[in-house]
Amino acid sequence: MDHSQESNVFLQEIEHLRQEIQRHNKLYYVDDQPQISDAEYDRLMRRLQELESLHPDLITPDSPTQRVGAAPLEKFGTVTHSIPMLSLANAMDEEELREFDHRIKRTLGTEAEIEYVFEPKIDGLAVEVVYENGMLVMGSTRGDGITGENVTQNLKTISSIPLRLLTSDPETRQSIVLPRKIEVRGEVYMDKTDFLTLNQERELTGEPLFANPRNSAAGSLRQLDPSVTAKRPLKAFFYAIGAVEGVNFDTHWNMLAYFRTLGLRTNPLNKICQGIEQVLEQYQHLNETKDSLPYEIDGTVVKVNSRHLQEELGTISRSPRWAIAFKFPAKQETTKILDILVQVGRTGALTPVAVLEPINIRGVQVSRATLHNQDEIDRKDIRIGDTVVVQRAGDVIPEVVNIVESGRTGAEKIFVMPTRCPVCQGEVIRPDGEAVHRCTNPNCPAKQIGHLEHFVSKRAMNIEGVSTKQIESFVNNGLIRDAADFYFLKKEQLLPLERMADKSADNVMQAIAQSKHPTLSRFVYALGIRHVGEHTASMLANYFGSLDRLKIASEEELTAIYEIGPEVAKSVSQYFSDPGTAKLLQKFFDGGVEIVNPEGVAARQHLTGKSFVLTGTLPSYTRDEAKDLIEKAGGRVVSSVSKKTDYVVAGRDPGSKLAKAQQLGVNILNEEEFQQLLQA
Ligand SMILES: NC(=O)c1ccc[n+]([C@@H]2O[C@H](COP(=O)([O-])OP(=O)(O)OC[C@H]3O[C@@H](n4cnc5c(N)ncnc54)[C@H](O)[C@@H]3O)[C@@H](O)[C@H]2O)c1
Ligand SMILES: [Zn+2]
Repeated sequence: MDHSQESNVFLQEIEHLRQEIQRHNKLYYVDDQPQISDAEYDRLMRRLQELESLHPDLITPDSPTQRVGAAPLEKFGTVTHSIPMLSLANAMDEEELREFDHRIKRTLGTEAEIEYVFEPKIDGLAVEVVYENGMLVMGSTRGDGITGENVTQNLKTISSIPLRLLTSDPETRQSIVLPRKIEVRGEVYMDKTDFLTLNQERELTGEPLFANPRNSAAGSLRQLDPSVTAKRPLKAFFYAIGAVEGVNFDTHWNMLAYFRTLGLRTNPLNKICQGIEQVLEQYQHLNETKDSLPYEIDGTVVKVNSRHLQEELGTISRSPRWAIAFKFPAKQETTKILDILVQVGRTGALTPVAVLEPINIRGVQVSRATLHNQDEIDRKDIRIGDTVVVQRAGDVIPEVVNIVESGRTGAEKIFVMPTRCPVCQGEVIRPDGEAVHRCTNPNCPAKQIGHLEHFVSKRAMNIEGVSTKQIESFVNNGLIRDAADFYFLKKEQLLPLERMADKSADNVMQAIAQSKHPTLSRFVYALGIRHVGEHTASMLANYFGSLDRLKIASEEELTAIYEIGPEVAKSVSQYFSDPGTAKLLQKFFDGGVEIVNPEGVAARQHLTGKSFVLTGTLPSYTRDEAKDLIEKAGGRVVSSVSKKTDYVVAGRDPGSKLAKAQQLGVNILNEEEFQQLLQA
């Protein structure tokens, strides 16, 4: 291949990448409906950058690498930014971040540590708000960086964007020097819970769902009718400046402080760091605690603090040289659905599961993702063979977020729920008003196995090390028909089973023996009564104190208990009035199961009615242990802090819950105080 042929091949790939990126830019920035994951997009962009750096002669001014965002929509009216709103270069890993630091030192000709400001990278959309003599006169989106959309009226509906700047400090009453004109820049975003609620509402009205909080913030702000925006719970943080007249700042940090004086919200997690190592520490810390923030962040932004040095470093085509986005590993990836299977759970519910071409998300190999139910599949129009965006967030099971329409070939197959249970061939129905399909066969082995799995699980009877495979083998070999059969198993019966060595048989027998003395709440939870989760089980145990009393409780008596709804009451009373239940319970006792009252402090129930929120790591207890202690003493653990919360137990590296508690004046306990309370 001669030189011109070779560059022809490059040119073709470059052209193709540019077209693809431009198409996705429009979907993302203009339509607020991205089709591919950010990670996939970033790969396209990086490949284009790589090719262009090999062939700088092929770079054109309209290449997406040279530009920001996408052109604004005319229908909003456009605003030309007096100083362009740039994007940020990004570092994918530690090495690239260190390289950023080296580059800065090299450019500045210094070996001294650089002072940085470290900020969370809010996943929203960038806006600029102009104040003249303290009054909000104009607001716009970033657009293509040069011109943005005029969304002044929409921005005015956001309560964290003041209509007028403060003219005196509310506490000291000292007056504030107002700039004649100031263009402040920041991020408009939506809290995670508000995003979920909004999507739920849209689902009811049949509107297309937003893929993530960023798109829902962008879609909500970019409305032609500001009264629609007004109904959306948008917020803003400010972090940058455009043109300004009449004030000066020596550092970025002081500028942020000045923003607050003016009444402009800045992020409370912003930090000053001496040198890049401190930045890395902050990054690790934020990466570990980010899930507890009310809003989504997709990484961090690192900025040189000195405004003088910022100027010296300057900008390149689409980003400043003095700042970089250091992103977190992506939680969404693009892959393909190879097949859709149906799993049958403990309650007989059929769950469709996508079998995926394996992908790595945040260091974990993902090959399955839940599709929830038929409605979800229909709404997202998911078919076998589709290219899809898959998300794995926190401990949540991976799920399919949306399909990539451009990946369609026409060969995709539509999925429909089977009418027969894939496990037992029993009839499948979809009860009125429910989204799930269920197997109606009461003796469905899937239900039984699911039920037994629940029974042995850690927070139920905690029969350690008994796996699903073993349960299946016990059931298939007729050793176990119900949960009480565990207590009649003999080692000799286990030995002939496949993959059951002498040692493993011993382990199983020992684990079963050790589970014979559960607390009442564990036992009730382990029974797997419909609608009785762990928390309800512990409430029932606390209230009745013994199985004998709980057994005979009437539906009315149950309903009268605080927090027990009619559905739960009905389910509990039905369960215990079933003659089969009486037999099963007797069988447990015959097998040697004995319910014990929790010893010591716990039996006193002195924390009944008190609610606790746990945050951070405690030196001496795991989350589960702390929860157990609280519940044994009658208290309950809830997940979020409100005015009604009685105590927040805060360990090392607490999340935003601590700040919230401080704000609301909730009692905060450290480990020692927590222990004192338990023993009080
Ligand atoms: N999935 C898709 O199809 C698709 C398409 C286009 C863009 N994208 C995503 O958008 C990214 C590119 O977008 P971009 O040009 O806006 O760059 P960016 O999001 O990587 O970084 C720049 C932006 O970060 C935001 N930001 C948040 N907190 C900030 C802070 N504290 N200080 C400064 N800025 C802060 C601002 O909006 C700023 O414009 C891509 O990397 C990709 O993740 C995805
Ligand atoms: Zn079945």
